[in-house]
Amino acid sequence: MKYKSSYTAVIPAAGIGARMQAYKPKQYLKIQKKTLLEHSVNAFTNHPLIEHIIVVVHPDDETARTILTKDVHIVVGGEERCDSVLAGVNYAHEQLQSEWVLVHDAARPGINSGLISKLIDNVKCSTGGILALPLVDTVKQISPTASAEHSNTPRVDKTLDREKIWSAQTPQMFKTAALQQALQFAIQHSLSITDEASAMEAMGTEVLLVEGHPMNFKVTKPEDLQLAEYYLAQSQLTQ
Ligand SMILES: Nc1ccn([C@@H]2O[C@H](COP(=O)(O)OP(=O)(O)OP(=O)(O)O)[C@@H](O)[C@H]2O)c(=O)n1
Ligand SMILES: C[C@](O)(CO)[C@H](O)COP(=O)(O)O
Repeated sequence: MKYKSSYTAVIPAAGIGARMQAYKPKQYLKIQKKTLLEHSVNAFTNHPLIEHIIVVVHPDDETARTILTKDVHIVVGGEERCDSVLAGVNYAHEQLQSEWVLVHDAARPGINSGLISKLIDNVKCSTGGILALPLVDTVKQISPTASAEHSNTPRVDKTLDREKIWSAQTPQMFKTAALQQALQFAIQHSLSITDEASAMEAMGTEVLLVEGHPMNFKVTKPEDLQLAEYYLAQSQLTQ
């Protein structure tokens, strides 16, 4: 297949935001007068290397088309995040012939041009990679069995070596065709994959870790909105 373009952003935005407990899916909650989805999309629109943006939406979504510009491609997603990402990746491969995809959660509005460039620069000569953060806390693995006297409270099995553990962020950048194959394989074999890297790891592909930033956290629970507002205000001060 002849590739026409290099870098396409795929933004999964088809979730329902159950943990946010809001009156609408969290990607449509606003900080500084713009939805989380718009903040995420704008970071890619403003990046000179990103040629296409695909936003993956819920089948019942009637909002995306009204708030996004016409040049953003809108695709319908699926039940699980990996189904939604695969729908976007299929479009990037078949309709846009894009060589690379950068998959980024709509729910991470703290992404910016600098972080996107850092990921592309570090990954473009490899099989792919992701933004991620080394952990700062001591990390506990919980025991599979409950405490005899405190059965409702989890207990420690062991302390893990945190030097060996990073927490995954997005964007996650891979060759479009390779990610398509990996996601198809994972879905067909019911593998438990919570990000694109896990699908690539299952194929035995090397995945690079590029240090991200705490401001690029995933808005998940109600209290996260205030933190996202804070980071956004901070980033505007330094622009
Ligand atoms: N079937 C799904 C599920 C999730 N997502 C997207 O994947 C990103 C990360 O997922 P998460 O934070 O878990 O979002 P939700 O699934 O919406 O949240 P929750 O798990 O609390 O319901 C979000 O931008 C979400 O919209 C998606 O496109 N399709
Ligand atoms: C892709 C991701 O944001 C990386 O941290 C995360 O795995 C998504 O997980 P969720 O289960 O959809 O919240």
